[in-house]
Order: sequence, then structure tokens, then C-alpha cells
Amino acid sequence: MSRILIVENEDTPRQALKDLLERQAYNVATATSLDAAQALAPQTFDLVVCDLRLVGEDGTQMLALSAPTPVLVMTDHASLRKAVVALKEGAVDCIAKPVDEDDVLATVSRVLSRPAPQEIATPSGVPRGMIGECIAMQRVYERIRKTAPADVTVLVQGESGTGKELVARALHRQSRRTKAPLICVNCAAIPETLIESELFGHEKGAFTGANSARTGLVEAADGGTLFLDEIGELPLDAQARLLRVLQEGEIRRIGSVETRYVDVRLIAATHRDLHSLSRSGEFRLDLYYRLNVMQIELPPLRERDDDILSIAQVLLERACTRHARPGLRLSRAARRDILGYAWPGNVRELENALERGVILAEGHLIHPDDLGLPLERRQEPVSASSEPSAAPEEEDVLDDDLSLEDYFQHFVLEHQAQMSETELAQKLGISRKCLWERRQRLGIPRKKNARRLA
Ligand SMILES: Nc1ncnc2c1ncn2[C@@H]1O[C@H](COP(=O)(O)OP(=O)(O)OP(=O)(O)O)[C@@H](O)[C@H]1O
Repeated sequence: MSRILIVENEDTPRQALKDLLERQAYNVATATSLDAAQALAPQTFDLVVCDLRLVGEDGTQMLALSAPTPVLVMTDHASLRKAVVALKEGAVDCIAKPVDEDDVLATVSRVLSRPAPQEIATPSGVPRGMIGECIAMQRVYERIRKTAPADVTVLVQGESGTGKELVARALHRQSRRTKAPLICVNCAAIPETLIESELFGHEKGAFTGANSARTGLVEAADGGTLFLDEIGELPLDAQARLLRVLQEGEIRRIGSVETRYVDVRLIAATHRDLHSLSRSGEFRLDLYYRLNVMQIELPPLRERDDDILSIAQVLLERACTRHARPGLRLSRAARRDILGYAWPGNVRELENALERGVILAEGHLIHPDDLGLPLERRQEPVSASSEPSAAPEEEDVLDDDLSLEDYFQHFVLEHQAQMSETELAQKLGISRKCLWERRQRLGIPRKKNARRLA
């Protein structure tokens, strides 16, 4: 089932379009402003339909916020000029308001039936919505590409905020089930007493409060994919029922004697070690083996040295668009803080820090105070004495002229005569291997007379 986001500030047309699309079995979410749309992560939808005339806002901004998701714009006569601009900037199509139902359905169906360009055409194979090209992430993308069509159960492991749900979405989109539903459930977010009936459904009167029969989420995913996040939190009874789904495709609603059959691909995610949970009896070993057919391991952000600043840059640009603060940049000290911090909350935490930075920045640069990172660091920051000496105003000027790669190059050239490779890597907050790779990429060979200690 394709997911569509409607961005429209007027209640009546928004609701009418939602009803129309839902009658065609699309999974529809709505937003009344750019901010509200942004909060729903538009880049994870299959299509965004956006009115160009949002109150006090420019609907064309939705193009940048949603990329690479296709955006279909709606326009009336008064905003025809804007529609032309939107089409030039990459909108997939334009529909006239008031909308003609057949016209909308035909256009939506045509756009959705086109292959997702980024999914297939990106040379590096980076799935839609994901950023980062370090070696560990390239392995992840390759795993996704190979595993998605195989229709096997997948266990995605990684710390919180490393992108496990993005991986599940990419697996679903690249699988033969892409037109069927993807149902995402966070097992940790549903109270233990409700989780079985939420997942497997119940009959009327099965328990106090069950006033009517209800279909469970596993059944709702029939033909498609079920993503169970934080599966380590699933109670043992629910684990037993899930095992039957995996072994026999069988499902029985709570309070029912009737067995139903479902065809569901399971993707499970956890930040916990399921094997050791099974040793302590908290997780069924047989379920663990059933889940562990294929694993995808996401690296924590602090181990993605090569990626941190480029991810920060993309997320910063998105935050700038969201808050209408174009052109904001990270100061040299802010970049140093980002490289030196341990990021226990991973990409989600980085996203939030940058959002804070964009909101709080007063000039055209975001400084460490604006990011507000906690004090614990994984490495010593580049000390003031080893920084290229520059007065604050000069630093700003310097920052304006330096891209992130420039900064790296500048720092290495300035300090390599006095520092060993290990010291340089430490000061930059990256590994020696990463330093070596960047030297190769940027063509900054090691100086023969540089210190070669350690
Ligand atoms: N590689 C990535 N590229 C771009 N954005 C990312 C990446 N990884 C994570 N994010 C962003 O970080 C946030 C968290 O991602 P996601 O929900 O997929 O993580 P998770 O591992 O499932 O987290 P949790 O375990 O806490 O549910 C989202 O806003 C997502 O868009």
C-alpha cells in the first residue's frame, strides 16, 4: 500500500482528497503546514501532494523538504505562475483546483507506478531517505539490495536513532511486496497488556473492554511487510503467537477458535542482544533462530567518521529550509564539537542538535553554544593552541570561505609538520584509517619530513 502525504491548509479539500485516496486503499497522512509536514518525515512517503498556496507559506518549499519523494502540486488559477516554477524545480506533475476526482486518481496512480528513481538509479545505491556513504553504510546498502528481493525474515540491529526503520522501509520498497502494506509497530510503545490484541486482533467480548471484534496488525500486513521495532520487548506469550505466524503463517485472534492464514514478511529490529536475552529466558531461542535468517547491522554514528560532517551538512540544509534560514553554516568550532562528540542518540540526536542550532543561531554561523551538545566527548577537542590561530572575526571570515573538505585540508596542511598521523587523526576526531582515506581522496599525500611517531 503506497503512503501519501497531503499538505493542504484548507479543511474541506484536505479531507475530501484524503477520503478519495483512502477509498483506493492508499495509506494517507495529512498536514496543514510545512512544519507539520516536516514533522512527518515527508522523504519517507511514496508521494507528497501539496497545495502551492499554503497560508503564509510557499508550497514550492515542499520540494526540497520531501526530496527524493516525488511531489505533486495542486494549484488554482491564482497560483499558475508558482506551478510553473514548481514544475521547473522538479514537481512531478500539477493538478488543477478544485480537483477532478478521476484526474487526481489517474495522476496519483501514474506517478506511483513509476520506479522510484533514487532506489534504482543512485550509483552508490543509497536507499531513499538515507544519507551517508562510509564503508560500513555501503555494506548496509548492499545488504539491503541483496536481501530485499529474497523475501526472508530480516533482523536489523543497531543503537537507537541509527536508522533501523529507514532500513525496514527500504527493504519493503525494494521487495516484491512494495505495493502491499508496510505496517510498522514499536513493541516498546504498546502496553504489555494490549500488545497481543493489537498484533493478533480479538473477537468481541474476548476480554473486558473488547466491545467489538478487531483485526490485528499482523493481519493488516497480509501480503506485505510487518516491521516490529524493539522486538526484544515483546512478552513471551506474544512471542509464541508470532512464532506460529512465522512457522505456519497461522494466526488466531484472541478469544477465537478460528485459525486464519496470512502471508507476511517480518522485519524485526532491536538495540538489544537477543541471543543473550534468550539465554536468560526473556526471549524464545526458537524465535531468535527464526528471526536471525539475515542480519543487517547499523553502525553507531560515532563510528561513521567519514560520514558525520557530510550527514550534518545535509541535515543542516534540511533544517535551514524548514526554518527559512537559508545559507546558515557551521562554525569551525561547531564542526569540531560535532566530530568530537560521542552521539549516543546517533543520527536522531544530530538532527535535533542541528535543528536547535538553526533556531538559535544569530548570525550566519552556527556556534557550539547554539548546538548545545553535552560536555561528554569521545575525544579531546582540538585544543585552542593547536587550532590555526585566528581572531574570532577572522575565524568567521575563514569559515565563510571554507567548505568542510576545505577545513580538513586546511587543518592537515597546517599541522602535519608538527603532528604525527595519530595526533592529527585524534585532533580531527577521526580514525587513522579515515585520515589516510581522506588524504587519498583529497590528494594530500603525507610529507616525507612529517613526524612519523605512533
Ligand atoms: N542514515 C541516515 N540517513 C538519514 N537520516 C537518518 C539516518 N539514520 C537515521 N536517520 C534519521 O534519524 C531518525 C531516526 O531514524 P530511525 O527511526 O530509522 O532510527 P531507529 O534506529 O529505528 O531508532 P529507534 O530504535 O529509536 O526507533 C529519523 O529522523 C531518520 O530519518
